[in-house]
Amino acid sequence: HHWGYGKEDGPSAWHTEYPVAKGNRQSPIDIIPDEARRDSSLGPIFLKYDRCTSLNIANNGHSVVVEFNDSDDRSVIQGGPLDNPYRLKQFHFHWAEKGCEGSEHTVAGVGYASELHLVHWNAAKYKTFEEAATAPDGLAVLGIFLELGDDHRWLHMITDALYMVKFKGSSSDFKGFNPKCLLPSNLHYWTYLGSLTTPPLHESVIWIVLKEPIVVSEKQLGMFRLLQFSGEEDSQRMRMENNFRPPQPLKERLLRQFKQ
Ligand SMILES: C[C@@H](NC(=O)c1ccc(Cl)c(S(N)(=O)=O)c1)c1ccccc1O
Ligand SMILES: [Zn+2]
Repeated sequence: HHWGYGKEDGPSAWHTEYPVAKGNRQSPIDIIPDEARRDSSLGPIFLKYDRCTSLNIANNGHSVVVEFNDSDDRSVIQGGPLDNPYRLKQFHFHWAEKGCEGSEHTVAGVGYASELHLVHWNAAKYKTFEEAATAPDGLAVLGIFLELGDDHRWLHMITDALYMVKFKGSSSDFKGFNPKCLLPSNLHYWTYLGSLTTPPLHESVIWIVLKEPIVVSEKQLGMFRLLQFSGEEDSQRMRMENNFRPPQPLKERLLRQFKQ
């Protein structure tokens, strides 16, 4: 019996198999801008995705994920709250069903249509992603909100490939994609210490959530809902939607920000 996003196996049930779900640094959170503290020690973040190292696109039964070659520091995030470069491992999305709010973080109680997560790991300190994923400073995730409006000029490169990974367990080559094209113009951010938002919910993530959303169209976002949670042979079809965890208690954590 695996975890999911349904009534029986969804976020409110995860604590039974993953007790850390009720921990002190769980993600996502509701970001309250007025409570975010400026910190002079916080500088800008730098994203070096130039020589793109994308490998494949896959349906892992929970989301659609684009994986990267992380054998060296070609694609990294650095600066901001980070003490050293963190290597890009994968990115994936979270979304809802038509018309609802599908982001994981919310801003003053308001959600966005979707949220993109670029997952990086601290290869300077840990030997593997798996080891880093269980360390308190092991992962750094760049969160980018998606809001509805005009077509995003580059997102079609991903939505055009979704038909190849409709079912759980499918994957396909996806070379030469540079995620720099998915960034907003402004890299001002909020940052706090949190966790994976999916099981195993390890409390190993330094979250960096960009303030400026990117704009995608309802048509483009609708393409994600063609994906299935289920495998090709599974008797009942399960449309992949509402794969987001709701905000968790902030508890004793400090939320910091870089710039207005
Ligand atoms: C759904 C997928 N989760 C991740 O890959 C994932 C990994 C790291 C982070 Cl930091 C995040 S997140 N959402 O916090 O950015 C999500 C998953 C989880 C467990 C087993 C298989 C599997 O495919
Ligand atoms: Zn995620």
